[in-house]
Amino acid sequence: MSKDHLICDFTGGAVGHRLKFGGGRGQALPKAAGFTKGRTPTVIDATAGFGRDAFLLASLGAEVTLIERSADVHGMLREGLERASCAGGQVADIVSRMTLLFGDAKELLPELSADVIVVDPMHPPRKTKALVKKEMRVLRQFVGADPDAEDLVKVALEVAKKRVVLKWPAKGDPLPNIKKPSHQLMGKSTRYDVFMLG
Ligand SMILES: C[S@@+](CC[C@H](N)C(=O)[O-])C[C@H]1O[C@@H](n2cnc3c(N)ncnc32)[C@H](O)[C@@H]1O
Repeated sequence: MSKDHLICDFTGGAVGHRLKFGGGRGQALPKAAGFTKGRTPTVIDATAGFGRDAFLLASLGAEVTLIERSADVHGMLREGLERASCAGGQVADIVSRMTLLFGDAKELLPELSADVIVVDPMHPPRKTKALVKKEMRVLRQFVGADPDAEDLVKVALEVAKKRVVLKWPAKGDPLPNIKKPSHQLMGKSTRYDVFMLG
């Protein structure tokens, strides 16, 4: 598969649709991250990928630092952010709150600070035959699996000021050697394990 398949588009399609009709702070991720009517936390997205989750949180007013360790994915994301910035209007305003870093979050996180750290590693292969969304299948071709997800969550738990949110398959086994989450938000195929700190 060529790099042409890796496309990051913040200006239309599914991202634009979610921006218009997505449900704002009532969506599972902002809820899990502690967004309320009067509270907008600072966020680090330690596993940036296509930047969709980070874009959603930035669209709600948060300053979001994104970390991506795959050079291919980081390049795609950088170009997507540049295009969005040039597009002007609301999308440019949103991406102005997004700062992209290149590197392994396990190493970069201890130098950073945020209220909330979101961790969304590549999910383990499904036990059912249900197909994973096309974009995640594309991403898997480039980055493979994330076997160090457990270590990343451990670092995130050391660094976050208020909470860590782990995005994981709804029926996925918990990561080994990680304490039980404070609570969970369940979606159809995804769940959010929330670890409250402090
Ligand atoms: C499932 S995708 C994230 C999708 C993202 N939440 C979105 O909304 O598009 C996981 C991404 O995290 C990256 N990643 C995994 N572990 C990482 C780490 N320790 N440091 C930096 N990036 C990491 C992978 O390279 C991959 O691009």
